[in-house]
Amino acid sequence: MTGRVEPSMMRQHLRMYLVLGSIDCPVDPTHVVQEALAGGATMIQFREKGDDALVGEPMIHLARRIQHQCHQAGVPYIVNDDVELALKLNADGVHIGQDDECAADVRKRIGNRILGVSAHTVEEAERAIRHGADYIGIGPIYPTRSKDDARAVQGTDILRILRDSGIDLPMVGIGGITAERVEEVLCAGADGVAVISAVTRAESAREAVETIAGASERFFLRKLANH
Ligand SMILES: Cc1ncc(COP(=O)(O)OP(=O)(O)O)c(N)n1
Ligand SMILES: Cc1nc(C(=O)O)sc1CCOP(=O)(O)O
Ligand SMILES: [Mg+2]
Repeated sequence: MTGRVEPSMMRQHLRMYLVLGSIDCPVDPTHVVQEALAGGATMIQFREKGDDALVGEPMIHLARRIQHQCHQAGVPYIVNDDVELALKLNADGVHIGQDDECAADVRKRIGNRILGVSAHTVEEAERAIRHGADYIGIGPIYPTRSKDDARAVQGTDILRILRDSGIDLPMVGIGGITAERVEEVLCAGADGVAVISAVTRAESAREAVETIAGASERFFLRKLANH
């Protein structure tokens, strides 16, 4: 990557952002990824977390396989939390939260790679911007069963509050998002949706992604037509 990702390109990457690790998937995660990419996933985050999560070589092996799939599809590959791993693999970016390494330090370490930061308030979002975030992840928008230590449900109001306060950084909603909820999340100001279970636990990950991406596409086409 020669320079920082442009905000307009970042917004495209956030449209249908799949987050996953082995514990989220009832079948081989690489199968879920293959299907999701075929269905039109626009970015993928490797989030290997939880009691039964892979560690050591098996974790690195899975991380590399998913990275290879993303590379073949031309879709950015983001590593959650583990900056060392992201640098070792030469991933396209890192996502960190408020309890992880300081965003400003991560920005220095990763150069122009994509930096995503979780934010729950206007103050956290403003700090993430100062520290060099390329996008912010906002949640949980709805109740989620995929993150044990999730904060209180925020609803879509938080997205509106952030936009009304002047925050223009690319922004993705996360937490309990399903195809039926995509329009509400985008309408409130998000550029896209980040999902785990709606895709990883679907009977067909490909169809789930197609449905979510289709809802998003329709929303943005309507928005364009109304301008
Ligand atoms: C896109 C996106 N948004 C938010 C998060 C959550 O990050 P964090 O608060 O650090 O929690 P963990 O995912 O590390 O448990 C995310 N991963 N991705
Ligand atoms: C990884 C993650 N972060 C969240 C946050 O609120 O920051 S909620 C969440 C889990 C999202 O999974 P699902 O789509 O299955 O609800
Ligand atoms: Mg984290």
